[in-house]
Parts: sequence; C-alpha cells; structure tokens
Amino acid sequence: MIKLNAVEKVFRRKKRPAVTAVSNINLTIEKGEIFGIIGYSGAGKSTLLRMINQLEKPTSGTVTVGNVDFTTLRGKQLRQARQKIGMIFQHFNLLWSRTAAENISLPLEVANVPKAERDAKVAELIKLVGLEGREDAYPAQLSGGQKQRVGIARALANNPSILLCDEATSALDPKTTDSILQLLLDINKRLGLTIVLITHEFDVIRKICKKVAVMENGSIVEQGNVQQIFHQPRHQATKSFVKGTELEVISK
Ligand SMILES: Nc1ncnc2c1ncn2[C@@H]1O[C@H](COP(=O)(O)OP(=O)(O)OP(=O)(O)O)[C@@H](O)[C@H]1O
Repeated sequence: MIKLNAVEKVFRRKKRPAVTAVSNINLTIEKGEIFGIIGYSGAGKSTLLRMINQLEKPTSGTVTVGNVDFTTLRGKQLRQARQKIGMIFQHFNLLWSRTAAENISLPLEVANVPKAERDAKVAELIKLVGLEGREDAYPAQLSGGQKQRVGIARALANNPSILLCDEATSALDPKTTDSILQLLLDINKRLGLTIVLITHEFDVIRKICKKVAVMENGSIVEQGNVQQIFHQPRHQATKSFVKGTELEVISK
C-alpha cells in the first residue's frame, strides 16, 4: 500500500516567487491496484508521482510504501528501497548507444547481479513484453511502442512491486497506446504489480484504472472509483475530462 499524508511540495527559486506544485495531498493506493491521476498541464501530477519514489522530496508530509516511511530514507537505504519501485516515461529515457537487451540489463548491472543471472532475467523480460527477435536492435531501430516495451522491461528488471508511469502513452498513436495499456494490464494481473499512472487523457484512465484522482492547481479535487466518476463527475475539471469519452473498456 502507498499512503501519502498531507504531502506538500514548494519549489523555492532565486529572485522569483516560490511555486506550490502540490498542496495537502492525502491519498491511499491499495496493493495490486491500477490507480490513475489525471490533470491538465501544470496541475502537479509529475511532482506528485516523483514524490512516491522520492525523486522529489516533499517539503512536508509523509510518503509511506508498505510499512516504510520513504521520506526518512537517505543514501543507500533509499537506493535499495527505490529498487522496489520501477518507473516508465513519456519519452522512454533509453540509452541510445545500448541495444534493447543491454538497456533492460542496465539496472541489473547497477545492482551487481552476476552475468548469467542477468542474461536469464533479460530473456524472461524480453518475452514478457513481447520483444522476441528485437533484443539486439538499438532504440533508433525500434517503433515508439517497442521502445516503451523496452522501458517497461527495464523498469521490471529488479522485480519491483510498484510501477510508476509518467505519461507513458502520450507520445504514442491510439493503436499503440491500446497495446501498451493492454501490456500494463497483463503485467498487473500476472505479477500483482501496483501501477500508478499519470495522464491528461480520461481515455487512458477508463481503459485500465480502477480508481482515479483528479488534480487541479496542486490539489486533488475529486477521487474515487472510475466507473462512478465517469457516470457522475462532480467537479468542473472532471466533467471536462469525461466529456467526449466513450464507455468502452479493454477487457479488465
Ligand atoms: N523543478 C521545478 N522548479 C520550479 N517549479 C517547478 C519545478 N517542477 C515543477 N514546477 C512547477 O510546479 C507546477 C506543477 O508541475 P508538474 O510538472 O508537476 O505538473 P504536471 O501536472 O505534471 O504538468 P505537465 O504534464 O505539464 O508536466 C508547475 O507550475 C511547474 O511549473
């Protein structure tokens, strides 16, 4: 379980006014759940997501993962705890000089996993994300969807229990988006992984998420079950996200 308690993030800048990116967030994400956070640009979604794995330190409040208060962790302890949280990105963040297999292997190298074990794990992950035959391709030779599959495999290398997705399908066309969402759903079911995703598209939310939080100006303005929010949006921001979305779901 992930629990955010009264979390706030203020960016203080030299000679310019401070920015409150996130204020007083209280959020509980259950183990094994696919949880979506939706909001327009600047709402504070990325900052909130990055506070879960402490890429951003909250200015105040606590972030608890399992029974561990992540906000108190530093150095080696934090690096070890972070291995249980994988992350994928809108622009994939792959190393262009490494093949697909070498990109996936990277976190295992960092964790000092012996070569034979690394190779076996990479082969297993390549299969899991459907990239058989593309192991030796460089990112420049892969489609957007294939690049994101490499990103997902790399994020899963250290057997995390949580996957954070930062606008993971925003750079992809609708068909490829669906195939990546289907893959995330498969992984969630097969591995029991908790998935937290941020997006500005309600389509993404309704296709795979069970619960959703709507953000505006750094705050959560509405949250709950996706179906319920889809049928009865209360806040103006939620209404505008829901408008125009059809009720069609990838087999959950
Ligand atoms: N490092 C930073 N320094 C100063 N301000 C920041 C920093 N990071 C984010 N902000 C500000 O915090 C607010 C929230 O940004 P954030 O990126 O979390 O929003 P978002 O909802 O993810 O939007 P987007 O999808 O455009 O990234 C914005 O006003 C942004 O300019």
